[in-house]
Amino acid sequence: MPTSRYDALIIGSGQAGNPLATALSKAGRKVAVIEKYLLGGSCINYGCSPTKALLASAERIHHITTAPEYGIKTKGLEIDFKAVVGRKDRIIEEMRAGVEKNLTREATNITVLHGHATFTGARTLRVDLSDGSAQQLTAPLIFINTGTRPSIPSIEGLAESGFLTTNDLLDQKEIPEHLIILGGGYIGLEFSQMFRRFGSRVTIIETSEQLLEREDDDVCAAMQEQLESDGVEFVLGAEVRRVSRNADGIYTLTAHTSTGERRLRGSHLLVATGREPNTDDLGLEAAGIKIDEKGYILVNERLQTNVRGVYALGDVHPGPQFTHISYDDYRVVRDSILHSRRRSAKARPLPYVVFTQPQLGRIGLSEKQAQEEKVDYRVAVMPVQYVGRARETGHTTGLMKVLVDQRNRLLGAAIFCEQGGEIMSMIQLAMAGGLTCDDLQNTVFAHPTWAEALNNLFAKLEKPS
Ligand SMILES: Cc1cc2nc3c(=O)[nH]c(=O)nc-3n(C[C@H](O)[C@H](O)[C@H](O)COP(=O)(O)OP(=O)(O)OC[C@H]3O[C@@H](n4cnc5c(N)ncnc54)[C@H](O)[C@@H]3O)c2cc1C
Ligand SMILES: NC(=O)c1ccc[n+]([C@@H]2O[C@H](COP(=O)([O-])OP(=O)(O)OC[C@H]3O[C@@H](n4cnc5c(N)ncnc54)[C@H](O)[C@@H]3O)[C@@H](O)[C@H]2O)c1
Repeated sequence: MPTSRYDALIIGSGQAGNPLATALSKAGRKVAVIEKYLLGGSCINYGCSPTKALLASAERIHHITTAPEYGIKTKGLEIDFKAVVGRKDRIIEEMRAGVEKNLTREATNITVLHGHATFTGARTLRVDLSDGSAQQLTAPLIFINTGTRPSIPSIEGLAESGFLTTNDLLDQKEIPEHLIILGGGYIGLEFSQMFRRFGSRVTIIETSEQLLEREDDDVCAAMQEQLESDGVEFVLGAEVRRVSRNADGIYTLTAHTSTGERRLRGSHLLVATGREPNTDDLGLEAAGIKIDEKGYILVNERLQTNVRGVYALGDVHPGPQFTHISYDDYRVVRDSILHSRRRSAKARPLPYVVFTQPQLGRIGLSEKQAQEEKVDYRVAVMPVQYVGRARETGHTTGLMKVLVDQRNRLLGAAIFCEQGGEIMSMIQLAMAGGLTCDDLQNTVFAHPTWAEALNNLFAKLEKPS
């Protein structure tokens, strides 16, 4: 098999690989991007964008069903689910076309190969192309950006019964009658509210005693309360031991809980119990690349693997799995390779948002983390109903919680309110700029904005009890 030579090979068209290909190509490097499925990876095709597009339709339904509270009478509501899915498809097709344009028509030095890449040595890849042919490629730099896939728990009868992953549910043609969701993490929560608002009965089964285990108890309780008021049912602290499906397609899940065995029936089953890395079929052994016990690729703060010239970016290395983190991995590698600038992937802020309504925006330390790390902190919690904007717009559910240190510097925040992600981002900027809570308390924000809440939020700063 002939070998094609490049300056850099990028495996996976993910959130780091795509901008990296463009940057390297603009710097005159000859690059090949190898993608086995869809350009744009999971975020665009079956992750962030499709879920947020569907959530926007679900939120629109909520606006209509709550319209009478605002003095507006509506005459019935009909969901054209095909059109809902069609809208989502159009959005992601446009996004994917944008990625394709950047990688092909706009770039002269990039070759896109549609196929599966495997290492055959430390500097060589074999690509099994989708047309059935194969190629051998070599380069001094190889970037692995192969992402993750759903991790499926080993439960008696689960594989035989069949189940949905988020990829399947995003392309569902009909609204499930009763959707059971295994896992109360980010995916479970976002999909639960989405399908509840589309009209499904929704039950979340979660092994932990609380949702979003890493978050503070009061924040999780507020999230659960909100979703329960939407009509989502929860079975927490439950271990599903058996799954079966009858001839009519109805699932029965047998779960062990602290109050005894429970049987739950539903028409559809979504498994959202976390992710596992796409590394098992990469031939990493041929290159001698080290992985951890879960298969994630081990990297240093500059995202270098133990093999010289080979980097791993995005969800495929251990750490938080978010698009903005994968994108920042691109910056780390770009600066190191193209600008000889040191940039660390370890010491960076970690903002994230759960896109339920209201949103949960998080940055910095939670109270739980502050206690674990024995940080001397003060905390302020303000129910959202105290905020003028909340009352005016009718979005009074939620809370704002911030932690500050003894010098009034901001340590972290959990903002659970309408546009919570945007308010959290303001706090993130304040943290980055070294502002104290006094600065925010004394800043003149326009009235009546959500941001104005930052004037009052710190009034009740207290030492933890
Ligand atoms: C339902 C859902 C919702 C999400 N929502 C959000 C959100 O709101 N905000 C957020 O920040 N994050 C969200 N995420 C997480 C986010 O999608 C990922 O963190 C992000 O896409 C980073 O991915 P990546 O760059 O590591 O690679 P990916 O985007 O996963 O791309 C990896 C690519 O590699 C390809 N590939 C794998 N193996 C090979 C191989 N051997 N050869 C060739 N190609 C290969 C795959 O086909 C894939 O296209 C969500 C995830 C899911 C599943
Ligand atoms: N808004 C966002 O930023 C967003 C949205 C969706 C996904 N994501 C990313 O995707 C990743 C994957 O999301 P996820 O929700 O699948 O994972 P997750 O790790 O966030 O949550 C998985 C949940 O499933 C539970 N669980 C595990 N095994 C179980 C079992 N057998 N039965 C019942 N519950 C079980 C876990 O306790 C956990 O609460 C996240 O880590 C996140 O980084 C981000």
